[in-house]
Amino acid sequence: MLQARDLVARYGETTAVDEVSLRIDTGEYVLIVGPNGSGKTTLVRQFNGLETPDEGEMLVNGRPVAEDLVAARQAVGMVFQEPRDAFVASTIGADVAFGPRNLGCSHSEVDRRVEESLAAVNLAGREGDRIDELSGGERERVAIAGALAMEPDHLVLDEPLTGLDEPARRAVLSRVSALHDAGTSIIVVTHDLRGVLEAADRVIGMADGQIAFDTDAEAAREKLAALDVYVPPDSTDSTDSTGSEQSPSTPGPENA
Ligand SMILES: Nc1ncnc2c1ncn2[C@@H]1O[C@H](COP(=O)(O)OP(=O)(O)OP(=O)(O)O)[C@@H](O)[C@H]1O
Repeated sequence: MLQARDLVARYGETTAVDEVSLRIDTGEYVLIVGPNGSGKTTLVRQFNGLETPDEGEMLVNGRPVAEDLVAARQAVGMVFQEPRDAFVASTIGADVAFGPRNLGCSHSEVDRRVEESLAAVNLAGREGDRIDELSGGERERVAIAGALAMEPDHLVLDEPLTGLDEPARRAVLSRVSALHDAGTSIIVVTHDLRGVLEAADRVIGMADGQIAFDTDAEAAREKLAALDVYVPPDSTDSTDSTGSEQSPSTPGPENA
């Protein structure tokens, strides 16, 4: 369980998170939306102590993050967009293996996790590739695989899909849904609702550092469809088994 109690986070004069209280139960799939600068990233960085609150408290699985940062980091996996500095090894395999090895997993368990995580991001068999020779989208996928390999209780994805091509995006979302089915909480921060709004149980909207709404996803889907900013996927329109491009379920900003 993730619980924020009256969290306040400031950068100088800017209050990025303004007295937010929130509880996400283990196993929920939560989408966090809101305009640029509304405090989404600052809020989720509190979830595993990447940033400490100026006021209030963050608890992970009932325990204050400040009391046991290591436990919080193990319980809450986090992936950000453009994780340039997030790598600890020079090759894909060594980087993804680092986390589970640090957790004390056996060799065979590390190998299993690396293999499964790389397959989940369409990088199967690429263990030996050098990270500094990868494209931005490939690096993003390595970062996601690293978080998946930790098999955290709660997985936070902050705009991690933006730079991915459609097959990779769908592979990641499919693995994320499988983790959700297996009991992992999923928290996705995104402006791109495709494939995420359909999967989510709950949608939290942020504005000016505060929670503007917190609703079940079905109600959000209905509301957004009524506003013509969301088109529910049509089975006749869905992707075929060859993985060809699927038409977006949300119009781009130019159409919104
Ligand atoms: N490192 C920082 N230093 C100073 N101000 C910051 C910093 N990070 C965020 N802010 C400010 O805090 C506020 C909230 O930013 P935050 O990145 O959390 O919002 P966001 O909703 O995630 O935005 P986006 O959708 O653009 O990622 C903004 O006013 C932003 O300018």
